[in-house]
Amino acid sequence: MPEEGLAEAFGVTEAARAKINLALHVTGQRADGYHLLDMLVTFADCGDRLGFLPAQADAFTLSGRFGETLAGDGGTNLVLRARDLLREAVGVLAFPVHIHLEKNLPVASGIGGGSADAAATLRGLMRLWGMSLPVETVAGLALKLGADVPMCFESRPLIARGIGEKIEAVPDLPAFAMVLANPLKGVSTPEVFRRLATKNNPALNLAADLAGTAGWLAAIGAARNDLEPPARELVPEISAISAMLHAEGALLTRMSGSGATCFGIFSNIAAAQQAAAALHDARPDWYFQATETVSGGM
Ligand SMILES: C[C@@](CO)(OP(=O)(O)O)[C@H](O)COP(=O)(O)OP(=O)(O)OC[C@H]1O[C@@H](n2ccc(N)nc2=O)[C@H](O)[C@@H]1O
Ligand SMILES: Nc1ncnc2c1ncn2[C@@H]1O[C@H](COP(=O)(O)OP(=O)(O)O)[C@@H](O)[C@H]1O
Repeated sequence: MPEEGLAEAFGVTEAARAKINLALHVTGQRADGYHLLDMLVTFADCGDRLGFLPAQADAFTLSGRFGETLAGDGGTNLVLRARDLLREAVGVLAFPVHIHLEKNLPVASGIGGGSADAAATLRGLMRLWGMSLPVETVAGLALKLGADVPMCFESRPLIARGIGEKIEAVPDLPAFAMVLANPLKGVSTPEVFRRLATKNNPALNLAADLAGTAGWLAAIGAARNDLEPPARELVPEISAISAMLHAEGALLTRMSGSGATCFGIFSNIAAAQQAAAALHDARPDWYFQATETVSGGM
């Protein structure tokens, strides 16, 4: 991801990559209400950026297209929650820090911006404060911040089960050229889960020997996002945006997470960029971003 100025000003920088749920099957529900999921997840070469700098007192600043959206959220930003949780775990080593968040991803959009920011804060502050914690300790802190935070901490292709905390790397997943598309209508994740008609859907069953982009595309195409029907009820623009991606030549389109962001997979990055430009011309008030996802081999 391009550094865009943060690198010079802040000694430690971290990328918070957009999370893409290539498939999301809801397979059950726990006694505490959280849903059991089977997810195939990858990460995009675009997202938010964070900078970390030692300071006299803690500070938090925002920039980027969607920075304003989060400006009035007091102490509730996931970046600050991650900072405070990590500080509690490490004690005196945790000197004051100025954190800057360049907010490029739309908020409440199913691509895990807040979760990726929280995960990047854990990574960045461990570097700034010069510490390494046991993997299980970091995983525990991440999960306290949200179900998606452990996988955003990994930021590489993976299958996640449980509520998102049981993670298995997928080293064979290829990179994809994509357009991310969002009508800039925030979606409430709990509301989408509440509207699910069926909680016990068939599990995600991927063949063990999937190979090449065509093989993976066919397997992803046969999978689902079970949250897409209830999200489409809440935000009818999801159907329109999905149709627009198809019309621009996407090989496969699907909604990510609880929406409303949809992704379209294209044959190459030039085709994705061309489609994003055409879509932007049609709806300059919406969000369209061409990107490549990371491959399992990275
Ligand atoms: C749906 C997913 C798929 O990746 O992504 P997003 O749409 O948020 O990007 C995630 O599971 C979202 O994870 P995250 O956004 O971290 O969720 P949390 O803050 O832990 O939970 C928010 C709320 O969503 C519901 N929730 C979340 C995760 C889960 N496995 N079951 C649930 O029922 C619960 O109502 C919970 O109170
Ligand atoms: N750094 C952050 N970025 C985005 N949203 C945040 C952040 N901190 C707190 N939030 C809150 O978390 C909620 C979910 O946001 P987000 O992570 O963008 O959703 P999603 O996982 O659906 O993409 C929003 O309602 C927002 O107000």
